[in-house]
Amino acid sequence: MADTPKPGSTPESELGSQHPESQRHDERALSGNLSNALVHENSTRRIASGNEAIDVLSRFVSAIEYTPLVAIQSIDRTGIVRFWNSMSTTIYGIPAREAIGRRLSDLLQHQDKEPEFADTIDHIWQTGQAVLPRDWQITTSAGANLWVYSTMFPVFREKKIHQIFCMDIDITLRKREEQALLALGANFRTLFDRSADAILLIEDNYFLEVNPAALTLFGYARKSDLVGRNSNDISPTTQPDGKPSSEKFSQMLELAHQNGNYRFDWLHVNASGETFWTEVLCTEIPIDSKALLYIVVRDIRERKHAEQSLQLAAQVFENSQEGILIADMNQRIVSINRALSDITGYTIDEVVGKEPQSLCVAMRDKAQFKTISDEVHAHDRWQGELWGRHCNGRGFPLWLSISVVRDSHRNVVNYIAIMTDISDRKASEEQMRHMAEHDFLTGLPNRVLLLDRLQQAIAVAERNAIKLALLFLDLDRFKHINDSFGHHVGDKLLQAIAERLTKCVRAIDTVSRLGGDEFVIMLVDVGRGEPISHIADNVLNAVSMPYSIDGNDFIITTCIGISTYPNDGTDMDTLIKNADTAMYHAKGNGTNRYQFFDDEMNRRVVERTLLENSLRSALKSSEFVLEYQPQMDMRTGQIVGVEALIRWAHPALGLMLPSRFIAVAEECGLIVPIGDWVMRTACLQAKAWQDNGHPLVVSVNLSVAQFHQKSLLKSIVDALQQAQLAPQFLELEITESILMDEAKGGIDTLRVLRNIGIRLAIDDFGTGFSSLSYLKRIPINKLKIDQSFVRDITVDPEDAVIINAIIVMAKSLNLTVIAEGVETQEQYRFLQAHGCDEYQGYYSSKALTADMFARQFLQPS
Ligand SMILES: Nc1nc2c(ncn2[C@@H]2O[C@@H]3COP(=O)(O)O[C@H]4[C@@H](O)[C@H](n5cnc6c(=O)[nH]c(N)nc65)O[C@@H]4COP(=O)(O)O[C@H]3[C@H]2O)c(=O)[nH]1
Repeated sequence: MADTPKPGSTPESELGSQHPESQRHDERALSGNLSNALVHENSTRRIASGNEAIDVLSRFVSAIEYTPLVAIQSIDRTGIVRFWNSMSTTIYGIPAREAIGRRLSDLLQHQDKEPEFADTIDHIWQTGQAVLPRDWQITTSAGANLWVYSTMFPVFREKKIHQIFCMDIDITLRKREEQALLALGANFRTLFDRSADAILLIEDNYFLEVNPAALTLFGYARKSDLVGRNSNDISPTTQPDGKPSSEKFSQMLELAHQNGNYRFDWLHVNASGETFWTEVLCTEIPIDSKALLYIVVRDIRERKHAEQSLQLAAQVFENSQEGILIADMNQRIVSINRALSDITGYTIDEVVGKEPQSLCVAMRDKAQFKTISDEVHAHDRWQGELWGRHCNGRGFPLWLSISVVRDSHRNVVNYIAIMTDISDRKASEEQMRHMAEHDFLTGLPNRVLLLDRLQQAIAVAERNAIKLALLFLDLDRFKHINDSFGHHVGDKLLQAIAERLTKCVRAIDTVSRLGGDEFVIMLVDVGRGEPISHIADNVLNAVSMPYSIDGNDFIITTCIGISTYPNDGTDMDTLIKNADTAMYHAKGNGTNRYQFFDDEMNRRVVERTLLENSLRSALKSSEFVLEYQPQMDMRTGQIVGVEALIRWAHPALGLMLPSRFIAVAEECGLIVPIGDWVMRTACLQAKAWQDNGHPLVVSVNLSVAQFHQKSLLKSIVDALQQAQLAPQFLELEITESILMDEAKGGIDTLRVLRNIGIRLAIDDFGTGFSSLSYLKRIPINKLKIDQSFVRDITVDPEDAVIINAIIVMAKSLNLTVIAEGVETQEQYRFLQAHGCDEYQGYYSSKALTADMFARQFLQPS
């Protein structure tokens, strides 16, 4: 007797299209996945995330909601209905919105078995075990009277029973047919032979008779294959609960014996050894004073599979970490799971029957809701980020995936939404973003964020015709603080400066650190507030206030270069470059100052770039030449040496003096190959003059950058060897700054040079910081008094005193003293009178080409 779906229920064929054979295989595979997922919570989270989860749930929800024949309900511990599928509505005649939230006992009465039903439910709550399925006669609150075959099982949440699910199959029709047949006294034999259900007659545990349907079900050809055998022959050794089949089957027969009949699920095995689920109805019939039993066996593989899927789906639904909402075709909430309650703060009672948008603040925005709704209906799914609101008013970011479940006619039957609170993910994304855009040391915006804000600020300024300003700061002598006090003090100083800078500007402005000791301040809309110069003054004052860090007190200053939009540039790169250029000029003029960018600077920058480019090719093109200036003995008036001075015969700009290009060559590193060339050329020239009978010492200037080259010694020795000039005919002019760089091993290098026999002179003496103690430790031969002292020697008494002091000091250290820039007879006489040994200057001669020098000073005597 087949159960016939009630009118209005989903027809078998319709469902068939949702569960074709291939899809059943899929679902079996999925059941496996889900079983694993239930064991491992993390897997559940993974499966329940994104599209895969929504697909799984769509199918399961569809299965739960629209499964044919099976009415599914769930109740909580207080007996209140929490879930009510459409088949429940169909067979009990009570819509979900009326059932959910009410007590199950108010909806369905189990006639005179009410206490027994209550005990059964109670047993599940107590033991956590499912109970054996059985028949119940039910009267509904809607007045219907029916028989159902019921399975009940618990669903757990956090290891505690959370709800009990009941799955009922309507067997009213079959009951009525049975009763009708009995009432009619139908021929039992006919019934036996024609039944679509397998029927086996049992006497003393052995099969006495079997019908054709039983042979088909168990896969035997002849009656004799089964008659005389017992249930052990068509059962596996054990049932799925682990109990031996023989023992358990005897218990079932005993129950049938006690009750008159008994219905139970049983795992059978057919002739091919394949196991399959059956539903067995065992009835005692007294025939010829013998107590025979007949069992009706029905194949319930499909139903069992559906039950297992449903059970898993229910557990996935309940235990998912993601919030799940199911709405009906009218977009009314049918159910929400625990996670969704946790996320939104709403209980299921508060939302069932309402529209889903009541849960999500963003969906209340009509325009946004329409966009999402259109998308859902066009593509059957939508996912994106929205702003949710907890029932307590707290807003939070959420990720929402919506999917449509359709029947075989493409009609919408359900909407499923999976909601994830992404506050944590957002917070960590925000933290990552913050780290990527901020300087780790000071917490200020870094270059990335500065450029981003600058780009936006330029766009706004352009639209509104307003001005911007960029202040490029570079601290004065910060390296000195780092070197002297250590990096930890340097770091704290940068933090303190960052704090002060932030206080100098408005909240809408940006203070950023580009790295090292460079900061950039972006002032927006500068036309309206304080003049930029006032802000720059404030910054200078703030930075230059004393600091006290780790017991060290010091003062530091900064130089600022300022560029403005649109005057000094209309794009980011130009504005930053020009502010940098202006800062560079400010530095060139001293410390603790600011400098606005102007076009003249730009011109100089362009000129410098051109210069640098042509410098690179000048060596190859042999554009450098050396000129020579004599150094004279003051007592004898004889020439004792010569200084080699470089000139650049630029093809376009003419002859250029070193002041135009040496600094550029030093900055771009070209001074090293240029210095090599000077050394080699000067040595060759000195040797040539020596070979002509004029053994002069040639002086060559050595830059700081050259001095710190690892290959310095080698290139000097190579130059001497190449020219075959003895070392004592080469003098190197070094500046006082080299002496100060003791940490870099400068003095060691000087000692090596001196040991080779090369002479050493300190150039521009008096302008640096050399102290007596240094001079005593360094193996130099000569002090060269800077021409700035010589210039005013006869008019400025202070210069006269300094020169005198230098000469006295040099004498006490046994050093030769030479004065440079001697132009007049007065200067010459003063120096001579005060004991200066040698001089160099226009008074004797300007620097001359080698030929002219030889003609004027090296005539054969
Ligand atoms: N007003 C005035 N000036 C006088 C007088 N006598 C000499 N001078 C100038 O004073 C400078 C002396 O050179 P310096 O102090 O070594 O100063 C040099 C030196 O520091 C640097 N320099 C020159 N040649 C080289 C070189 O081959 N290598 C390096 N690294 N630097 C060089 O360029 C600086 C400038 O060189 P120059 O322009 O040739 O200028 C030379 C010279 O022409 C005088 O009586 N009055």
